Amino acid sequence: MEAVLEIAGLQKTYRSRKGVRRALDGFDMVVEAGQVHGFLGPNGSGKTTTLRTLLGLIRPNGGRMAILGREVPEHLPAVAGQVGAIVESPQFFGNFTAWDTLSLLADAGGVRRQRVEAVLELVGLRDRGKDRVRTYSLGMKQRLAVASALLKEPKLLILDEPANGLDPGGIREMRTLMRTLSESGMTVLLSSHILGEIQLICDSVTIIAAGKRVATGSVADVLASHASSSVRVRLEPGIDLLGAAEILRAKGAQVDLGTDFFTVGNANNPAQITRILAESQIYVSELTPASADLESVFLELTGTAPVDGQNRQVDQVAAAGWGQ
Ligand SMILES: Nc1ncnc2c1ncn2[C@@H]1O[C@H](COP(=O)(O)OP(=O)(O)OP(=O)(O)O)[C@@H](O)[C@H]1O
Repeated sequence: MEAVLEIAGLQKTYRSRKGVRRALDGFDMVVEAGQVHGFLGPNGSGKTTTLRTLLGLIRPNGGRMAILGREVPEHLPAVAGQVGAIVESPQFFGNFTAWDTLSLLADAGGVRRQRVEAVLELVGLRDRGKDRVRTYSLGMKQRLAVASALLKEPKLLILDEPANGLDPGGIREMRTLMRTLSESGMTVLLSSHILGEIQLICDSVTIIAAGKRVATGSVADVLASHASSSVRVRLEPGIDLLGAAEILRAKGAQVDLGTDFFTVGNANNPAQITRILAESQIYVSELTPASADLESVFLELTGTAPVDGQNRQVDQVAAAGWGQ
């Protein structure tokens, strides 16, 4: 398959009065043609930095990037016409209508005016296209942003959090839109925190944590490769679940409490669970592999699963191994 986007060993360091912050630390990503590719990572992990670097908005400190086979930022002018992007919410003039806004952008970009009608229809704004943007809801502004990125019929569409502010119906429509675009041959790179959506929409994913890639592949492969590391534990009736969970957490396990069971997220060696609990005279009655969803895989890989009684700080990534 042809790669529409390739990033290898990307480095970005921000310098400020307070010191140096390494936002990207040798980050890699490949997006194949025709895919809807999810780009996932916790707050502050480097997603926006990656996208801004890719679009030539900030300068990397090292590594290489190519879009549609051309090295960027050197050849960005040659490929820019084939890339549509929304990175950070774009600002629109409140007194303009969506139609005015898109017509202006179409004229500036040498795009046919008929395309304005077509993109308004695509994003579901046809009937509100002649209203002023200041009367729009957050979700409607988001749809307008997507419309503006679609104007030039890009080969690669990059969307940073496109479902931000959309209602459930809007999220579902965005999902259908992504599918339609992908079926028309467009490649879509989608950053989102709505992991259920990513699991439904995307063919493949890249997960970033602390500026490094921690997983990549088809959604099915990423789920399958982590399916065995999460287990569901039931204890003998009457045993204090919370107390048992605390004992495991004290050994570094990621434990999520259910009603009459708990799930251990990073259980690479399930025998450890029975051994640690048995040492406290707590006996396991059932231990089964939990079917992984993208959210639990994400929490495990990025070390960001919530821990009761702790307020996780951004940049705080938990250690992957435990119980040693
Ligand atoms: N202009 C800047 N100056 C200094 N540090 C920055 C700057 N921009 C980003 N950073 C830092 O770089 C790291 C990565 O930030 P980035 O915005 O790329 O994360 P993100 O994955 O997009 O997060 P989010 O999900 O919250 O949008 C963070 O620690 C952030 O504070």
